[in-house]
Amino acid sequence: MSQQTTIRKLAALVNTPVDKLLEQLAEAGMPFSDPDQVVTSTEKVKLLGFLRRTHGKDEKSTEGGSSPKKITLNRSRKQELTVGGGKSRSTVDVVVRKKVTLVRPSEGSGADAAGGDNEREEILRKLEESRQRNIEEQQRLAEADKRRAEEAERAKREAEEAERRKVEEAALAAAAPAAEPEAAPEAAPRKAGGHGHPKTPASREDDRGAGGRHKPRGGAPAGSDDDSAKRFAGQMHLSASERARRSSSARGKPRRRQAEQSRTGAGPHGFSKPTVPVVREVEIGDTITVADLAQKLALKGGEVVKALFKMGVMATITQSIDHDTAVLVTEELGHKAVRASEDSAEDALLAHVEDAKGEKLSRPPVVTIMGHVDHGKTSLLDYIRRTKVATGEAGGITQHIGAYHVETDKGVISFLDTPGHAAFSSMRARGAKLTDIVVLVVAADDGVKPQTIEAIQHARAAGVPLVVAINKVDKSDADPTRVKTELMAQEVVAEEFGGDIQFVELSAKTGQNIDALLDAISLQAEVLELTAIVEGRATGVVIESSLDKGRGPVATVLVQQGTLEKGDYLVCGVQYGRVRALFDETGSQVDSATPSIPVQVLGLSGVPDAGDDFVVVDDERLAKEVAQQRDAKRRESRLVAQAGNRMEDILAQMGSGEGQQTLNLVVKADVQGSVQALRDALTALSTDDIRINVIGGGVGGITESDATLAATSKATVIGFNVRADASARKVIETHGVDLRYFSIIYDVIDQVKQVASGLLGVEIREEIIGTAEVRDVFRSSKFGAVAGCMVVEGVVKRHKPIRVLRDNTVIFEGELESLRRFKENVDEVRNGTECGIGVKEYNDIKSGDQIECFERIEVQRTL
Ligand SMILES: Nc1nc2c(ncn2[C@@H]2O[C@H](COP(=O)(O)OP(=O)(O)OP(=O)(O)O)[C@@H](O)[C@H]2O)c(=O)[nH]1
Repeated sequence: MSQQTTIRKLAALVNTPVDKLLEQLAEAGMPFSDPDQVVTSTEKVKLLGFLRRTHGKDEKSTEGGSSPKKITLNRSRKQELTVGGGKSRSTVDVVVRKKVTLVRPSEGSGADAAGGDNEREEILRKLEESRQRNIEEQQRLAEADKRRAEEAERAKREAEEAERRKVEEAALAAAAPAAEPEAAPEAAPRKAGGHGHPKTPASREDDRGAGGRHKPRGGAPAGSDDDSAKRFAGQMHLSASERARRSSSARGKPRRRQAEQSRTGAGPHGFSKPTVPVVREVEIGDTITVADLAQKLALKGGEVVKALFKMGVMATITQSIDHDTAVLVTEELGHKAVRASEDSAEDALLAHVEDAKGEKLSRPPVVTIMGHVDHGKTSLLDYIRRTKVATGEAGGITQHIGAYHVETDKGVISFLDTPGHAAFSSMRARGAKLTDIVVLVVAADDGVKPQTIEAIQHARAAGVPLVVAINKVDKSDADPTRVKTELMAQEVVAEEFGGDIQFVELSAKTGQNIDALLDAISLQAEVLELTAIVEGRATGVVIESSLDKGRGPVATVLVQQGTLEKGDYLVCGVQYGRVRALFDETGSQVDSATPSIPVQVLGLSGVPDAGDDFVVVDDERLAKEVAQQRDAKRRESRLVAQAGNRMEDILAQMGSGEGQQTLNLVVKADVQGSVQALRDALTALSTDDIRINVIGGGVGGITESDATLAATSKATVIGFNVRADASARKVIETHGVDLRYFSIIYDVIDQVKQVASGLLGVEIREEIIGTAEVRDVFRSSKFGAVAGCMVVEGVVKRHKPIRVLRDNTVIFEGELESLRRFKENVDEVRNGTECGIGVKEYNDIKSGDQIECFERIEVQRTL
């Protein structure tokens, strides 16, 4: 790679044997011993001067330093060129001869040049010759490269063509085994046309031999447009005449082609070394794992890791890197990066969904019940379900599937069956998106409470109208008017007070006025004029999901548009599948579900998340593609996020001494909705001091794998309505894993707060327990300065630390040496009492100073 001229190179350039050049250099006063030593330009000029002188042509001032004449020597540079990709990647040394710039002697240089400096002329001539030789050599090499590339290309085309022809012939043979070859010139190509006709072992054998052994049949269809179009499929750049030419040459001169192939060695299976580096164009999305990028670049993962490392990015093969880093490293590796046409499958899906056009018909309202704890949400939902859901089959019991629908005289109403609670705010916020109407339950005996207000805010934010249910009116201390007044303060104004909100006074216990509530909901729905397209492919949202031991993944979905039918293919979040069966809330099988009707779906590839959209698509392929693409994306973002967390941890620890502590949790629950709600609520408890990190979890019982995860990461396991199995219990016992069972969300939050408080440890706080004012100062031979003080606040105690303040500024911190009252040593002196205070190792105390006595106490930190 050296760009410097060695003696050997110089000798080659000036066409002089190395020995002779060494000799000449020695004579010129530059003794070199090694032909690989570097000759500097000054030395070259010196040599030139010497040569001239020895030939009687003295050169003035060459060695004087003003050097009016310059000679630029030709330089050759060796470069490493990386060719090929993947395993065939290799490095080739290429000698690049740099363009020679000969600086001719200027006109003004006069006599010397004009004097016919033969020697110099000779050197220049030789240099020129050498340059010419180099140029020619380079041209020759370039031409050879070009020829090789063309031959490789031609061989490739011919091999493809031969293969195609083989398939055609195989098809021909299959179609007309008894016929003469000439008898089916039309039929054969059509049969073979592009459908991946299965190859017989014989045809495969033929394919292998296509490079040299294959001879086209004389009777093969010639000249037909159809045929030529197929054979040159994918070669759109060829003109009709080119196709004809190639077509005839392909058939007419098989022998020459054979000969040519064997000569170049570039048959379909011959190796032709790429002559230029392959620049790959890779599509990169928001994130990509190092492994995926390496695969796209046809490189080994390690090479990409190395390149990243050189750029200062530490990443392992499995780690994800962001778009910008990926682009940089791709370019660094000599390839081209393009923005991935994100969500190509997703786009196809969108186009698919947008297709749905049809008549909009009126649809039932979807209702969510919200309200403060214990105000009767569950009781109300239960009462309506119990009394209004048509049980279908005799003896059928209603199931909790996350939603149900009731049929009233005024129409159908669907209820989302998610109990409302602060911890469910994430679900509720999502619920509100699905929801057309919110029924706000307020207990008549309790009135408006914080979560009542929160529910109002949620409904407002989602632009969903309210119907207020004043519950528990059966109770003696019920006061509906108070509720109405309190709600007015929240701008929820009843019709009777001039507002537009319907209020129903009811009892979820006795069922009083429940019908009136259903009427009010129907009326509100009428006002909203809710419509949806009923015909066509269904779309909607997942309300609830779980993994059923016998039935596999089960998702309750709410259809929003179209009709969901048994046998439909659907994408559901990152899952996909074909609807194997549909069940309603009574557990009966149904064939379809129309807008606003909740239904349980069986047949998905996995458990989707509550809140995921679902879309029915035409075919399984698209469903699978979209689901997989989404899954990959989700995984990648998760990996990036995880990497970020690790960094944050490190940074936090570096920055703030002890650093932010982490409480790891594994959260398992019976339904996906609870997992999500818990995850959100618990993570939200994080503060600057502690990070609540839900490291794992999901739907179902606590397994051995959950327990092991918890053990290795010192996590607390939260089991919400689920229990640990025997093997998990064993791991939990062995490793002393902290396992806690819950059935009320609120308790989980409370306990996690406690656990976190424990983890936060204690904080040392200072508490001032008393202050004394210095009135006078006495000198004692035993104690030094003793301050005559009056305790003005609290109590001053011996053995406690003190501070001396002057003008409210601390001037000394130390200990009490003596505390006396009337020459008596005392342990403490209270407010309003005089005393003498001796401060250890401090004698500068003055009248007017303050002595502050304090103690250090340990306080349990809380969130
Ligand atoms: N007397 C009377 N009691 C009721 C009525 N509705 C509910 N309750 C009682 O109130 C208590 C709480 O009712 P829930 O339905 O569990 O209340 P919730 O709002 O769902 O409570 P969380 O699920 O904890 O948020 C229960 O003991 C019910 O029996 C009612 O109309 N009258």
